Amino acid sequence: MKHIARKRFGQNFLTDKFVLDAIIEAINPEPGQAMVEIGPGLAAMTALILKRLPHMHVVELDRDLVVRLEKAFPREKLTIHSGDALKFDFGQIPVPEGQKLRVVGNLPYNISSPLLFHLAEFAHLIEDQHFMLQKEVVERMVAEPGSKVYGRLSVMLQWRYDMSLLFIVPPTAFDPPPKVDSAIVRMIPTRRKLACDGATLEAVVTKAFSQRRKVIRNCVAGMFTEAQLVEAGIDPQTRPETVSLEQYVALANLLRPQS
Ligand SMILES: C[S@@+](CC[C@H](N)C(=O)[O-])C[C@H]1O[C@@H](n2cnc3c(N)ncnc32)[C@H](O)[C@@H]1O
Repeated sequence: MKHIARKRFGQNFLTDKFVLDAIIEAINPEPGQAMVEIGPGLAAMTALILKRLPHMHVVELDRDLVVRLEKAFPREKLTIHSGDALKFDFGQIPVPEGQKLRVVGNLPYNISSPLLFHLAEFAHLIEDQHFMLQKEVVERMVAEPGSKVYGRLSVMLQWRYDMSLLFIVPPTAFDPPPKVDSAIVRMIPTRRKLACDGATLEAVVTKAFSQRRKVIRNCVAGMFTEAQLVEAGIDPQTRPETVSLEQYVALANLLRPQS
């Protein structure tokens, strides 16, 4: 029986074979690697990955899809975690000695930001992440200072990951087609992470970008003096979207120095 796509679960199923092949080429799964897919849906990507790997894990919220997956794949090939990826403990997935987990998914767009922040808690256990997301979200993730779309998401994710937009995918690649373009992003936890307290950085960046049109001195008034901005290498008259990750980290370290 045909599965009716559920809007509330962000279900847009990938059907374009060319796009699917391009994604699998980009991920390049190799035997022996530990892989988890978030939201396998009707298993379009899963089936292709399992041509290259003897086994993988998936996390799926829709119980009807879980039943389909159980029927379609033997347990030796697919371990199905039925539940919400936003609450899933990615640390529970066994990984071979000396390796880290690879994470992939055509993500439900309605939960993409909270899911990225949830996964960030497990960044130390993760080798890399390849996701299909709304193109506009990926553009915000990889944006550089000075760009109109550079903001909280850019700073917080660039602090943790090296990221690149690999390619854009049109709505016609899906059934049903979404209203927006999508893009594939590669995220690799950075090995040169700047030392700083994450919660403090988040508080600073949230305040800085709360009024994008104002100059940084006014945005962070009450949190930092003008002299502290200068100490962090920031022109108090500049706008929050021109301040670099390194400068936001310097500000966070003024509030909560790292030993
Ligand atoms: C955009 S569809 C992608 C389906 C499939 N991977 C594909 O490419 O055709 C998103 C998938 O994520 C599942 N999903 C939605 N919310 C979820 C959540 N919180 N945790 C885990 N899976 C979720 C949906 O049921 C659906 O299967």
